[in-house]
Order: sequence, then structure tokens, then C-alpha cells
Amino acid sequence: MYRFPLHFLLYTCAILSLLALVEISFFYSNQKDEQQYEIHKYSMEDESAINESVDFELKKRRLPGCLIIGARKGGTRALLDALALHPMIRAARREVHFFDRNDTFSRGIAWYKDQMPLSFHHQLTIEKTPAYFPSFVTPERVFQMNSKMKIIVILREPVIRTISDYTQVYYNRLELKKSLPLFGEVVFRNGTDQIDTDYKPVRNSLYEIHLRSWLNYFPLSQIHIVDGDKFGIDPLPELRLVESFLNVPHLINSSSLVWDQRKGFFCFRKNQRQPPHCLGDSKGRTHRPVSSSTRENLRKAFLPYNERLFALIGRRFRW
Ligand SMILES: Nc1ncnc2c1ncn2[C@@H]1O[C@H](COP(=O)(O)OS(=O)(=O)O)[C@@H](OP(=O)(O)O)[C@H]1O
Repeated sequence: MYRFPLHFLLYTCAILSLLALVEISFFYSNQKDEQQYEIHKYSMEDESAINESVDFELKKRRLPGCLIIGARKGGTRALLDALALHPMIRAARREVHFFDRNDTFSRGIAWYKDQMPLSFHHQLTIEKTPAYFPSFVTPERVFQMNSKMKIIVILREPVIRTISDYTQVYYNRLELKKSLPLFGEVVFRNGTDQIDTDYKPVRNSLYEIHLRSWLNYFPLSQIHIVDGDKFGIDPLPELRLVESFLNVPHLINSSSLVWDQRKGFFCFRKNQRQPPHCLGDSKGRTHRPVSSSTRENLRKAFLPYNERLFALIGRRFRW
């Protein structure tokens, strides 16, 4: 009787299994390539679809790779909201004040990470706390956590910024039913033309002093300065520069930035189906009245600080 040779059968099975293995691995590698291609070719419109297609397990909280450190009243919220339109950027919604306050800093890095939004590995997390910029302790703490941290500062003409800061203090005190001396009385020392550099709304405008303490830890190439005055009226060119600084593709486009006549500012929308989201009433509100002579005295007092800042950064602003 004819006997089928067993070794031949085993040999055939082995070859077939090998072929099946090659086929399976080819199929998976194709799928992976396609998935990666999807991630790279996406536009903002299909971000949610891609996120759904990627395993949810991949989403986790990550420490920020970029901080918007200030300046207070420079346009930090609008900048963060505009950057959050980018599919490769995730923004922490609230100001965390991790580095500038001892009580929060002592909670540790794990606590800080917990304050961050969920993100995929290809996304960059950004946190903004304007109090970081003038804080003496913050640059070293940030450096110790991540010496490669990307830092963004958005600067605005310092006289207007000071008035905006004072206006915020005015409304905060109003809520507590407290009054506030006139702008000229708190900004200058006892009726002189010497600015009170200890008064916070003034101090926050001495950009040169604050930037110097950051430059003790980070090279200028790691610090990107946004022109806040330009950003307020025409955000896209400034956003393009930030995208380049962050090494992400230019994906924020003009259809996401919608001018709001009533607000007098741009509002933001992630996709065409959503209504634009404008910043709250405390952003872009009418400032407290300040006489033109007080403004002029303040402008002159800021000049030497501005000049030293321009020398430090090798760039001039029109203030
Ligand atoms: N798109 C858009 N919408 C609203 N407001 C805008 C926008 N772009 C820039 N700005 C300017 O942002 C200023 C508030 O700055 P900040 O967000 O840094 O303020 S804060 O420090 O967080 O309180 C705010 O300052 P004020 O006008 O003095 O209120 C605005 O001038």
C-alpha cells in the first residue's frame, strides 16, 4: 500500500505556515504605514476621526513641552486658544501656577502632570501661566524639570499693558467692594516721574528684567517672542512663526480665525461646523481712563528698559 511520506507532509505544512506568517506581517505593516500616513496627512477637519481610529489607550497625560510664561495681559489666553486649534497641540485649560507657587510646586511633578489634558504621543502639551515670567524661582525650576522646554513670551506695548493690568486690579478690587487710587498715583512714586518698580502692574512691564532671569537658564533660541500687538489684530502671521518654533506643520488656517465686530477681536473655531468661540468679557474690555500726559511720562520711563530688552533679543518693537 502506498504510504504518504510523513516528512513530506510536515515539510509542506511548515512552508505553508511560513507563507501565512509572511502574509500576516505584510498585512500589518501595510496597516501601520497607512495609519502613520493618516496621522501625517490629516487636516484639522479630520482630527477627531483620526483620534477615534487610534487606540484610546495611547491617550495619556503628558508634561508640557512648551510653556507660555507671559506677559500678563499680553494676550496669553488668546494665543493659547489659537494654538489649541492645531491638531498636534493640546492646551491645559487653566493656569496651573505650578512653578511660581511653593504650595503647588511642593505637590510634585506627578501632580503637575495630572493637571494636563489627555494627549497622543505625537501631540505637544502647552501650559500657560503668565505669573511665570516675572517669577524669580520659576526659570530654575523649569530648567530642572526639562532643560529643553520651549518657552513663549507674548509682549505688548508696555504702557497699554500696564493700563490693562491696572484695569484688572481695579475690577478685582471692585468685586471686593474696595477702591483703588488713580493710575498716576500708584504708578509713579509720590508725585515724581520715577516709576514705582515694585508696583506689580508696572513691574510686569519691565520685560528686560524678567527675560534676563530666564536667559540665565535657557538660550535665546529656546525662547520665542510673540508680538502681542500684531497678534491681536492679525494673529495668523504670528501663529505661523509659533508653529515653526514648535516644529509643527502649518495647520492653523484663516478659516479658523473669525473677526468679531462686537468683540473687536478674533474669535476661534476648530472646524466650520462649530460657532466661533470668543474670549470672555475680561479680555478686550474698556480700560480705566488715564491722561495722555501720564501715558507719556510712563512711556518715557519705560524707554531704557525697552532699549535694554531690544539689545538683549537683537530685535526691536515699535515702543
Ligand atoms: N482674540 C482676542 N480676544 C480677546 N483678547 C485678545 C485677543 N487677542 C489679544 N487679546 C488681548 O489679550 C489681552 C488679555 O491678555 P491675557 O490673556 O494675557 O490676560 S491675562 O494675563 O491672562 O489676564 C486683552 O487685553 P485687554 O484688551 O487689555 O483686556 C486683549 O487685548
